[in-house]
Amino acid sequence: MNHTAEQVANPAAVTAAGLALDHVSLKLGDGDSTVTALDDVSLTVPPGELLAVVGPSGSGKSSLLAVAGALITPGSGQVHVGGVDVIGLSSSRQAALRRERIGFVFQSGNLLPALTAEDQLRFALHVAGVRGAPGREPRDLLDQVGMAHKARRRPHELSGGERQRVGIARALVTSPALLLVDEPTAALDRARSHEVVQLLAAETHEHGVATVMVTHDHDVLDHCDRTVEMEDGRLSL
Ligand SMILES: Nc1ncnc2c1ncn2[C@@H]1O[C@H](COP(=O)(O)OP(=O)(O)OP(=O)(O)O)[C@@H](O)[C@H]1O
Repeated sequence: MNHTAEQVANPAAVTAAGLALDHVSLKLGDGDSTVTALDDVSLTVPPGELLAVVGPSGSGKSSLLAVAGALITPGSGQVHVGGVDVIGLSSSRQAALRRERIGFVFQSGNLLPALTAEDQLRFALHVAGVRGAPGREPRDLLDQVGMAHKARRRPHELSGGERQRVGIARALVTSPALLLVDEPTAALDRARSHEVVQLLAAETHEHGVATVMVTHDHDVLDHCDRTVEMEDGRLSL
């Protein structure tokens, strides 16, 4: 997906939806051990784009996800999610934004051990306070990710790839504007890795989600619309 020169130069032009980071810097640690985790990062991810973020260990990829997910407030710069100015929000409003507008997918699926696949999704809807629209129907969504037949299974009864599918469905059930995905294929074999990233691409495109996926897995980049690289806290577009 291409952007006009104006959109690249001025992320505010496309903040109506998706993700926009504008000149974001973040320092971590204190005293002598301060590290510049993000160094003047500007990035726009429009709805319907799957963006891959690659780069060496310690380059700032997790920091980028944490700032985009309203988990850490940067020292300077602007962050917009779904058109909302994240930095201007109180911490309780940031928490509501995370529950309602942002989906998180982690390496291991991070499912709750006691809940069935279907209840993972129902619980996420409950926590977000979404009743009916704009949330998605859990059964339909499990069907779309190929897990309807295992809707009543608990995580320990599922394979790694199946858990990852349920984790993706759970992240999407609230119809988020932004999906943040951290190393989704780290625990999967090659075939399952392709399936999971293909699924992420399909959901991103069909439901107009802005998706940012951090990965070390260069095999799956072909499924992504765009790849950016981080190095020493800086982003090369
Ligand atoms: N809580 C912290 N306090 C101080 N420095 C930190 C903290 N968390 C991360 N850092 C440093 O910030 C920089 C960016 O770290 P970050 O975790 O964002 O990198 P990463 O690209 O996600 O790495 P990896 O691929 O290993 O997960 C690194 O130099 C790291 O050591």
